[in-house]
Amino acid sequence: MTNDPILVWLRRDLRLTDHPALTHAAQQGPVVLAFCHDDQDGRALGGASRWWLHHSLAALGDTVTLARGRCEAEIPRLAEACGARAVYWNASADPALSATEARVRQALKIPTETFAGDELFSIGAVRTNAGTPFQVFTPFWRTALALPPPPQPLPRPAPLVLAPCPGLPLAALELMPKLDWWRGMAELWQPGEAGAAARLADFLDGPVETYQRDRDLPAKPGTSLLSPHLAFGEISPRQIWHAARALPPGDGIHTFLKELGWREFSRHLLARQPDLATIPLRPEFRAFPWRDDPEALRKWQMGRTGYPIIDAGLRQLWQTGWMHNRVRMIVASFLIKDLLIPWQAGEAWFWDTLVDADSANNAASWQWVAGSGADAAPFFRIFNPVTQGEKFDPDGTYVRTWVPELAHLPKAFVHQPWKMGRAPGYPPPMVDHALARTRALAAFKGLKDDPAQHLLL
Ligand SMILES: Cc1cc2nc3c(=O)[nH]c(=O)nc-3n(C[C@H](O)[C@H](O)[C@H](O)COP(=O)(O)OP(=O)(O)OC[C@H]3O[C@@H](n4cnc5c(N)ncnc54)[C@H](O)[C@@H]3O)c2cc1C
Repeated sequence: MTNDPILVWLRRDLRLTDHPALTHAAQQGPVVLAFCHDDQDGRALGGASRWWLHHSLAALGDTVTLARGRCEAEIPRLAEACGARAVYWNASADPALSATEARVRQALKIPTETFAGDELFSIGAVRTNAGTPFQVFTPFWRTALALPPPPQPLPRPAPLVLAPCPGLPLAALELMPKLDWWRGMAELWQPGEAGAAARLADFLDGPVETYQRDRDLPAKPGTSLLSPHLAFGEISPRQIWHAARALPPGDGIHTFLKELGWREFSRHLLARQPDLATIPLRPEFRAFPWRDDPEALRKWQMGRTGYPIIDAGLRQLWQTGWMHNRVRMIVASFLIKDLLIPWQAGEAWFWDTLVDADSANNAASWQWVAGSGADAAPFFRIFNPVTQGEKFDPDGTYVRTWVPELAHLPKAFVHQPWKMGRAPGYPPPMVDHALARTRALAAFKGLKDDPAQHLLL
């Protein structure tokens, strides 16, 4: 038995509870917990994610030793500096992160061990009878639910003996934006494991009961708001799963767990298709007649399209780093189908501005809305921004919250202010939805003649 520590390399799993690599290391003696900030470790983080990461690392405080630079240089350097005898980590589902992990393993001269802990069902375990990956969510989830249930979460290791290791101060990672556009985010979020646990407890204490009914209403606090905590691994899906399953069963819990299933599905897709954020899974979409229109893209990004539900969503995103799922679908459909701007441009904007930016969920969801992805049903659906607003924000509360220029409008006009004449300070619609819809359908029809119909999975 040696007293040399094991270095536990934190990835997108910034937590101490239900952390298999940490638990196994702590059972054997002292541990050094290390995090390396490397812009080339997978896709470089967007601005909102960098803000989140800064605060998530701050929440870990002195527990974690920080480094900055290429992981394959920094992790071996730290391991040597602290006299580590092995390096453990939880393996990432994202192939871009796994590639870094392979390089680190190769650079290390001491043993390494990896663990699984960030999915409910291990990647590759959910397969068709023919052993192939699923391309459609419903059978994927049905098959997953027939597997042995996800293991119970591991408790936080006790005792946890941390060995000293020299690292950088948090400020040296330079994650915080230079301008203070993050104030709205700071009001809404508490990054870190404690914030994640509090969100889960709040959600399971009330909103989950009506989740089935309220999850589509953006003005209501009807969803869990766990997504950024999951994106940074401050809470594991297994913790959420078992906490929810411990409650009396109901529609709310059933639907909520199914949403976690979509997270799993996206991760399984990304593991199969590392280029999910850029390459359409349906090859015929490569020939789609996209428009190059930077000015229209800018109006959309700034929430100045003239369609209230769209502008409300994009402003909610800008101010809080988060957008309600229903509205994400509506704004994505508008960019892709009304403006004919490539879905990759929207994906990139979300990547930069979402605190929950997630390489699997973001790419898979954008492809789903575009109709170019897996399970793209209903195929090439075009959302009407007015009727969607009227249906899911019936009294206009959501629009009034995020678009103050429309706060005084009566309910009958809040989703179509142009019918009242112009609302001061608010733009007219940038496109006529009916015309845009016809144009999009014509563009889509042109694709259908293409014989290549198989998914790139
Ligand atoms: C265009 C578009 C882009 C998106 N980009 C992201 C992204 O970058 N990161 C991200 O986490 N989610 C993304 N989503 C999925 C979804 O909008 C968010 O997960 C959800 O709004 C987060 O809020 P919540 O935690 O309150 O969700 P809840 O409704 O409470 O759901 C619980 C958890 O289930 C998962 N989940 C819920 N819906 C989905 C879904 N449709 N696909 C995959 N997982 C889901 C999330 O991890 C979420 O935290 C995107 C959706 C669309 C339409």
